[in-house]
Amino acid sequence: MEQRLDYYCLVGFAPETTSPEDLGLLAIPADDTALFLDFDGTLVDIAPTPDSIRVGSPEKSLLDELHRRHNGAVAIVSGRNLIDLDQYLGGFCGTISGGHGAEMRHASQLLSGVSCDLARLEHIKNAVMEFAIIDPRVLAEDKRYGIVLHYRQHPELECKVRDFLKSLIDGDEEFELQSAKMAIEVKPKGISKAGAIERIMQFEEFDGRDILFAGDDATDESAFSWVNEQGGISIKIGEGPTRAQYRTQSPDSFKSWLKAQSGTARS
Ligand SMILES: O=P(O)(O)OC[C@H]1O[C@H](O[C@H]2O[C@H](CO)[C@@H](O)[C@H](O)[C@H]2O)[C@H](O)[C@@H](O)[C@@H]1O
Repeated sequence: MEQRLDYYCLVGFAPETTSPEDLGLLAIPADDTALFLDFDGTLVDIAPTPDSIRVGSPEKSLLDELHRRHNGAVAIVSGRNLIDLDQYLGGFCGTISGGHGAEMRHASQLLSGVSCDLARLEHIKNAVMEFAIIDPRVLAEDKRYGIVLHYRQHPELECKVRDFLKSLIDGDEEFELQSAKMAIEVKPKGISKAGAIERIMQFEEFDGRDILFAGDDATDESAFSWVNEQGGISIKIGEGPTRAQYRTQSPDSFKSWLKAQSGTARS
């Protein structure tokens, strides 16, 4: 029980939240809805390592089609580095937020990122890298504004990883932990996907629109809460406790639902 509480504390939300309805019950969103889409586990299947995901032309075509149909009000909101997202989604000209809101690209322009103590971050990164060298069963993923320890290959290491990272940033005023699927990340405090979406909603193409956000992970829960508060639609991909209002089984079922927008009469 103690460990569960610890987990929920890290994740930042309690499990007794909502009982999401089946996504199939949700009417196709109107073209004037602003779409916010998470990347890993939402648009692409979860893979054994961060680098082994598969992003094909169907995903890129779908995004282009949505971007056209929603008049530019489509954004990717991900924990990944912006530069990596740009490479995977080469050619996507919509808005992208990377690093859980730490980085932003809009209208082909890089906007200012989060401000944090980069020297302190470097120190944290070095310690985390060293941990992964000493115990190669875990994988360190270096990010522009953070660092992740992945334990997907050895789930039994979750406690060891968490304990190490907790001790590393114990009492730190600038950095905090963020749990994800089989991974724990150190990131700057104060950034979140909720904050990223709120910022993007101020851009002209998004301003005043209804909001839809889809995600799959604990990293998406802040955004589900914020979107719910705004009267928007929140969609959880896959299993697990969530605050989202709707749920669908997998990235494939979610993409099929998105594709079904084609040719459907909308307001
Ligand atoms: O916000 P997202 O777009 O969902 O990104 C969250 C993290 O995704 C990646 O890690 C996750 O996906 C990997 C590939 O499927 C998987 O191996 C790993 O276990 C997952 O945690 C990415 O590596 C992280 O940087 C993102 O923060």
